[in-house]
Amino acid sequence: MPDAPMTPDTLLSMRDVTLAFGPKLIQRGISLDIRRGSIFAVMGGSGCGKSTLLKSMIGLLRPVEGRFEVQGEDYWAATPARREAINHRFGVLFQSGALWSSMTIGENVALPMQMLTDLPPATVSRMVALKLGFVGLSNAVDLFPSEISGGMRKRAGLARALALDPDILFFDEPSAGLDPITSARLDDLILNLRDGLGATIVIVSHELPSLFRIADSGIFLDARSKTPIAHGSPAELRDHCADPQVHAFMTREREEGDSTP
Ligand SMILES: Nc1ncnc2c1ncn2[C@@H]1O[C@H](COP(=O)(O)OP(=O)(O)OP(=O)(O)O)[C@@H](O)[C@H]1O
Repeated sequence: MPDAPMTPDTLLSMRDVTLAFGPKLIQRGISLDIRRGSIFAVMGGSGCGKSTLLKSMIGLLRPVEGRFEVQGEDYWAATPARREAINHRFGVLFQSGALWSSMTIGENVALPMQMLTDLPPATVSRMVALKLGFVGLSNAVDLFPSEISGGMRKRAGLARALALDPDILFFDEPSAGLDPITSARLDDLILNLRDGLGATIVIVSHELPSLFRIADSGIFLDARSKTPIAHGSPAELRDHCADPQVHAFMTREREEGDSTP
């Protein structure tokens, strides 16, 4: 897969990417293709570099080697202004939801539109209502983050990530700290984004039930060798990957009582 030519359906791709912080190598030999309108999972044990890979996909970390392309365009060969334009296609939901505590939920969602567009205030208000409606938080527009639950904060973070109508969304551990029902609800929203809006989604997650349910493809990073050791959907990795480490990771939750088929 890694050396196959990019197809017109490929939205994000990496070829032989090496990621490092100064002298500290995190991962090398990363090659991947993310299809438009799919959900791509970044998997692997703690500290293997999942968040670092995500960081490099949103342009916050430049690979020390290799090529990163967005819709066939070499991201790091582009001018800073062009990269900025590409970044506007990205929506990011951080672990905590990362909301401003001194602003209401509505103000939080409005912020990217106020900062990055010239939309008139009435349009911003309408867009805020639309985004909050999409995540089921229409009634929370005037509440502060401290007044709503963790699951609602995640959804508010998602509404803010959707503010600029991104076509590529990045989620770092979206269900961390959520109970299974709230987490399943977030999965429904993520599936709606793919199926209803045609969004392309990259997700870092440890939550196997969620990964099996939503992800179409993915990559498994190994901390020891500092390389990807498997490519495929979570279910493919669970059922067909010969690597014992991958197999153990992907069947872990099942043995603990998960009923995912
Ligand atoms: N800014 C940084 N400078 C130096 N090292 C870093 C930096 N950020 C992360 N690291 C290191 O990079 C390695 C990978 O971290 P990363 O957070 O990407 O892993 P992860 O797979 O997302 O982990 P987890 O599942 O525990 O969240 C770790 O050893 C981490 O300490």
